[in-house]
Amino acid sequence: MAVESTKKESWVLTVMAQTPTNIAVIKYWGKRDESLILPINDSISVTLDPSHLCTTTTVAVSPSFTSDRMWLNGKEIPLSGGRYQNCLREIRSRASDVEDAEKGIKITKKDWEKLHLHIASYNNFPTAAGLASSAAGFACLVFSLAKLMNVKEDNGQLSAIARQGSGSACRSLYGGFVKWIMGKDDKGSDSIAVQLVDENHWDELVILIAVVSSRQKETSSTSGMRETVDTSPLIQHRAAEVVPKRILQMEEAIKNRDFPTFVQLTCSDSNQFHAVCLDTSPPIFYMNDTSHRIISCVEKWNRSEETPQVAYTFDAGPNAVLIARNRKTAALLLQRLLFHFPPQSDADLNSYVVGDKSILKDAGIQDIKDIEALPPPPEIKDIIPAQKFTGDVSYFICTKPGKGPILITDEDKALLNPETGLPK
Ligand SMILES: Nc1ncnc2c1ncn2[C@@H]1O[C@H](COP(=O)(O)OP(=O)(O)OP(=O)(O)O)[C@@H](O)[C@H]1O
Ligand SMILES: C[C@@](O)(CCOP(=O)(O)OP(=O)(O)O)CC(=O)O
Repeated sequence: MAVESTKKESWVLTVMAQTPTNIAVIKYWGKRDESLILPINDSISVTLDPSHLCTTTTVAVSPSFTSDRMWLNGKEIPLSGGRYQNCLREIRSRASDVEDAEKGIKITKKDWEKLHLHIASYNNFPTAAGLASSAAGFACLVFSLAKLMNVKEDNGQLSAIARQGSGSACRSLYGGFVKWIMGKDDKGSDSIAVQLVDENHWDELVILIAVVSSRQKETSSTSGMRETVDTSPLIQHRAAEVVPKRILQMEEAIKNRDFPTFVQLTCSDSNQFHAVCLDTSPPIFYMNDTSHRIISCVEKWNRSEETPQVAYTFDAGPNAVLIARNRKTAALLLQRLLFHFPPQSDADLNSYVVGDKSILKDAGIQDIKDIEALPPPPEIKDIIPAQKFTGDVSYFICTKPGKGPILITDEDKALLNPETGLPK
């Protein structure tokens, strides 16, 4: 081993990072290259606050490691899959010299080809449940390895590597609102994410996620979009005609904090994404009755007001992501949602609304009894009896637009033991 160290062969070098998840407001659905993960249209997302939803990853290198290994949420998983291999290869090829004088470690660019890695990652929210764990996960993998290996590329170039782990992951390299430019190059060099505005630009927005089901879904995004591209005539029209115009309008709406236009575009694009899923043969159903009821609730409210109050969007699953114009509307939204979707009688309010729980106080809810006492929303007062669907929502997450990846220096939080490089 060409690695120089005073404590020869015994050292472990680690880096830890935290990366947010993101939700698309103009959806990515369909690839033009399956292995490089190149999309058929641009997409735009909002990054979610990592204090509520994030991935934390510790990566380690040591001459004592005999193979690349990874642990996800405490369980060892194989790294043999093409997507992990593509990310590892791309990152390794960009590694630079690393020197840690304090620990007496010197790794040259060439050493990285032979050195093995240990990776431990933890999602603080359900994995593979339609909450974009793959987005936060691959972004964090690439970001933390890039820091460990002293990769000089900027986050835009790193996004092109994260993209090869999972398309939507490229957008998690930035905070705020982010555009994934589809690019033209066959090799994907220009298929990268760019930040449109940072998380402070539109910081009034409040995001409520209704977790409708945390079970693993039937059709993965990867196979679902492949089937759509192969069989749906509508997807061609969407990619060529609809999305390019919406991208321009959405960029303007975000720049100008134009909430009514933002709502109209976000809801229409979510609905069109689910329409192309229905247009797939055989059809793919990601939303369920609860998702449809949430859409109706929001549509009725928006239509009863002078201007729209809330946008909804659904990814490849039944969970609703609801974006309210400010805290006041978010509190009114939560009242409506809790009225229609109260928890089971034995539920604990503390685990029914998670994330930024202070929204409960704004909504005037201190305990479960306050939910029972909620009056029907005024816009449905003529519908008797008002419909309630107890237990159909598992829980709610209250969050907001958030920042991009960060390094974590607190060694106590590391997921790998700094002496052995094995999970703590
Ligand atoms: N922290 C992580 N680090 C690395 N890979 C991860 C991490 N979390 C999830 N993944 C990968 O992503 C896969 C889950 O992706 P999948 O697309 O099925 O679900 P999801 O991303 O949670 O949902 P969706 O993409 O529909 O929003 C996992 O099986 C794993 O391979
Ligand atoms: C509906 C979506 O969430 C689809 C995300 O698909 P993935 O990024 O999970 O798919 P792969 O690139 O095959 O890994 C819309 C979006 O995030 O833009």
